[in-house]
Amino acid sequence: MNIAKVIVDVPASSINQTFDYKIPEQFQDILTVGMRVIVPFGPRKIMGFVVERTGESSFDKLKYISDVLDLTPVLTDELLGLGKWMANQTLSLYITAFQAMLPQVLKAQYKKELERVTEDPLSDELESLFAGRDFITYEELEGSTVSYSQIQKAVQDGDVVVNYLVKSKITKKHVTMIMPNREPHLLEEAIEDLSKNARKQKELLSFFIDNQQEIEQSVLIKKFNTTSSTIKTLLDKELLASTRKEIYRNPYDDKSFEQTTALTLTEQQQVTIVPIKEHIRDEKHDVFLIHGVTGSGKTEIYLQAIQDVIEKGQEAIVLVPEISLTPQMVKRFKGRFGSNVAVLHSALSNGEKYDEWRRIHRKEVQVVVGARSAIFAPFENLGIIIIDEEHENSYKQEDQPRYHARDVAIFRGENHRCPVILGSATPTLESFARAQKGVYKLATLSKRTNEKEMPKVNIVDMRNELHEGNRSMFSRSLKENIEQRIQRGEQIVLLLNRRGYSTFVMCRDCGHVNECPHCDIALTYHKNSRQLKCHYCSYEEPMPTSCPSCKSDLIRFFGTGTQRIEESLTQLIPEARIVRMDVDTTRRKGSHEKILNQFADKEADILLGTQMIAKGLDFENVTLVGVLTADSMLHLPDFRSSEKTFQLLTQVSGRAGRHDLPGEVIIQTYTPEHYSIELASNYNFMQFYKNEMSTRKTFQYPPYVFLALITVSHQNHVKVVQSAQQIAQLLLNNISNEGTVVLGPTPSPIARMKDRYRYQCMIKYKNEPNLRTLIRKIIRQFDDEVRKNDLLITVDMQPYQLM
Ligand SMILES: Nc1ncnc2c1ncn2[C@@H]1O[C@H](COP(=O)(O)OP(=O)(O)OP(=O)(O)O)[C@@H](O)[C@H]1O
Ligand SMILES: [Zn+2]
Ligand SMILES: [Zn+2]
Repeated sequence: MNIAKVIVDVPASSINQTFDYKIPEQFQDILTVGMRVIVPFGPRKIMGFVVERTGESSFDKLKYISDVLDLTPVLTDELLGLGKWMANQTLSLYITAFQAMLPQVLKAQYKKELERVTEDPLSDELESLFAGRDFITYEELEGSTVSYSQIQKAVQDGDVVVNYLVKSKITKKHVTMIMPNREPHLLEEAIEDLSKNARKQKELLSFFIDNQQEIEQSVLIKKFNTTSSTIKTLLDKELLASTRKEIYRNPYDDKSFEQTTALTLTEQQQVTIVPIKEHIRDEKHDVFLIHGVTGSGKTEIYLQAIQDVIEKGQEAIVLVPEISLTPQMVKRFKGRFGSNVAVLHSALSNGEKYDEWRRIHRKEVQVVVGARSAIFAPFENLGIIIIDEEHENSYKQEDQPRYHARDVAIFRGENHRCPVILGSATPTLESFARAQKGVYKLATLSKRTNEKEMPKVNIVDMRNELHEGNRSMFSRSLKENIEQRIQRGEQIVLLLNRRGYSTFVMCRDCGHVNECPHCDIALTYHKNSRQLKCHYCSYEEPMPTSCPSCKSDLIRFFGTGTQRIEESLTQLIPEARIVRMDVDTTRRKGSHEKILNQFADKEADILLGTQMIAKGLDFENVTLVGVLTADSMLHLPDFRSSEKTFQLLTQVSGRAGRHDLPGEVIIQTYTPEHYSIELASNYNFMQFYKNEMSTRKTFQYPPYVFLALITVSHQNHVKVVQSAQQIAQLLLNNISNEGTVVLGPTPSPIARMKDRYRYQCMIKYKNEPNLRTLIRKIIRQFDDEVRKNDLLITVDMQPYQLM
């Protein structure tokens, strides 16, 4: 078994296979599958993952592995399998899939060092290697007689650790701990022997007579207002001892979370949790969809299910959308499970992320709460996987590997034979349809835990406002209500739904939106050519100068930012204290929390923001939620635009009246009759589901069909068009099923990005078992173009962003 099969770090489809290397003598005992190695590849040395050890190779003249980067595997067998599956599913490279599962620090270039972390004697060889030092470079090990397996054993025993030095910044933090080195009565004797002047020394020794535990040196110095040289004196006398201890950069102060205990579940919660607990107990996989209105206590169900998992000695992954990973959410998990929880999200520094990852890797925690990539947590004994707000788009990665965390969760749930829980007040059509068919198990929570009604929703027709001379972004009713709440000392959440704001064209008089006659999709305004285009079928028409429906000349695309809204709001209601939350105000680390704290402390009356504020927030004093423009998302060139609008309106409405004070919602819109707005205002998910499903059926969109999106881009327009046409033709010639449709090529909605022209082909299919193989084959034909001529082809087997 002296040959390793390695996936090397060369991101090219022609290299997407294992390469065989011989394992040098000194690595034979330590090298296992899932470790990273350095191997010669052509003239260079590059990184790779060992995916198999074997005794034979069909090649002769194998090269040797140059170095082994890990002493314990960074990818478990399960994750290696997952990586291969994911690469196949998403048509990405194995190396890309593997790297997506690891923290950034392990992908970067780094140097290594070995650190001695015990005072106990090591083996003679190790002692002479360290030669009295705490740190040695990895190169010294390589040049010594000490074998790798000796070091590996020392690492496993906890005597030595490997440190990765990223860009010369140490990735771990250490502190010196001081502890007594003698029995208390011997310390007493020592105090007697000290001279009168050694006051500090005496104080320190008496402290340790009462406290036998170790204490951080810096804390000790502060506590006794002493110096490290005083401590050193006692260390030299061997009355005290010291060790260096690694501490994790924990972004959260675990002790600051108030501990909570399980609440008595409501009847609906009880009915929901029973089968989940049974699955945990019986180690049985199934997917549960919890459809629960906002405030119905889904999170409490997660917490109590996790409790069972922890008691069984197993582990839990909880995914929450990035933007709702607010301190409020973290508090609920840390409050219940304390430091047994690791938190992973993008606002952490690379070092912090690495530390949290290592706490998982070393099984020092049983729960991870995190954004999308936390689904790859290297747990080996999973008891449950939970995806909160399962409808959120952020669970889909929009970069290779273009995976959806829901699919990964189900894959891992099957592997570990554990339940997967999807929760949402507004499930995706895909998930709800599966639940209707019995593929997922559906549970419904129709009531809030406090039995309070959902807040009443009033729809304001902005066309009327315009007709009556109000041209501002604020209806009279919204303005009056805001003023009234401010007077009462209550608070307001205002949502400016900004996404895709100026891409479609609308008549401000009648609300008319130009749509494609063949696709039931709003046309996209292309500024350069002043044309309206359908990006599904290439239909186009010139930008009209007057409304085709009512002849008004107030037809236009208009854009408004939160900053401008804030200004006009200040003019309109000068007494209002406003905090604004959008990408501009939350760029700095911690600013997100700061704004929310300000609002929670009632330093502001109004929280004005984009989509970011729609989810997860729970402020007891909020009694009014206003949506400035419910339509802005409705006409995006995306067949999911109605669904997204419904989801957003329902979520944001759920922020009002969550506690004692009753809540109210005002939705401003130019198209009050649109079913997604009307049904969201009645909280009528079922009717929305039915309407939307029938639209999807008529126009053949998911969940009735699957989609695949191929995008081609290049600086040269002609080249893009030609390549895209070739691809479309190859697809058409080779698809096996008559029902499969190839649309395009058409220009992408964003037709030119970073000086590159973009074209796309969309494939709609029900049953096309060889589609992935076919696409891979087609793309391989363009390998040369891609490598030499900078052609870019991306494939998304489950597109959510159609831009
Ligand atoms: N069994 C219970 N008894 C009393 N209060 C409960 C119970 N379960 C949950 N709660 C409380 O009800 C409130 C809403 O619960 P929770 O936040 O879990 O709902 P949710 O469905 O996750 O809401 P959202 O989707 O809006 O985030 C919380 O303040 C929670 O502490
Ligand atoms: Zn009109
Ligand atoms: Zn069209």
